[in-house]
Amino acid sequence: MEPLLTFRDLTKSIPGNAEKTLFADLSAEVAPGDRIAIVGPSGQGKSTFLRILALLAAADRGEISLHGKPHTEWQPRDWRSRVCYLPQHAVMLEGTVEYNLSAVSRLHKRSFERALAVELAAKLGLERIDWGKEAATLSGGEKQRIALIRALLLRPDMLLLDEPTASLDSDSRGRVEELLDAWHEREGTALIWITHDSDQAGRVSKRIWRMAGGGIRENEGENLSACL
Ligand SMILES: Nc1ncnc2c1ncn2[C@@H]1O[C@H](COP(=O)(O)OP(=O)(O)OP(=O)(O)O)[C@@H](O)[C@H]1O
Repeated sequence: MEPLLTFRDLTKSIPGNAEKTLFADLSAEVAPGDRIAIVGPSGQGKSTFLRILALLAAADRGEISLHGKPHTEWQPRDWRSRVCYLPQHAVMLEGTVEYNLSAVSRLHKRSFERALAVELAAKLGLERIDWGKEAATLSGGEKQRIALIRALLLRPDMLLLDEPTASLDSDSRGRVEELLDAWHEREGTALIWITHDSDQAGRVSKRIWRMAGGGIRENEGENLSACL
């Protein structure tokens, strides 16, 4: 099967501090529908790594390809509609909940799948949310779930999830895990999921990438970094 995403020799230093390497020479392939959990101590560069995969930050060195085409040959907006990054702290657009949920359709000139948005909101325990409410006034956990629905409506090939359940109670966390599991089965979306919860990593994925010491080790075995 042709890989969905390939990266070769990805290297990144802390922005503004070229001496301090976050990670070096990372190379791996992600197949369509893969599920990968990224774990590791704070400050290792996990978020930076996902932002690079989403073309929201630039690597110092290395190449990334999507569907066999190098990132330099993609329009960033097209890339990001296929590889969608969900930040740790959800960013809401100015406007209502409905305005936020329909943003994807406006941006990508598609029709707004309202029924799907309603279905996903119910599955995430947001059935009573007021769609006319200013999104900025939602709680952190509500914003996180609205941002997830907004990303799913995009129907990306790959979702890059940066601690998507960090602001949630255990009931909502379970709902997010169940929804993403069902979505993965239904849509075949590849998921790369940062978590600090090793039990969650084991639940959501068989591939676990541990990021530490400038490299990534897969399932405590193979090192994705050639030179470390
Ligand atoms: N734009 C930036 N400017 C300066 N430093 C940055 C920038 N982005 C990230 N860093 C630094 O790079 C390091 C890695 O940050 P990153 O958020 O990628 O780590 P992380 O492994 O995701 O951490 P956590 O688990 O705490 O979320 C940190 O020391 C951070 O302060």
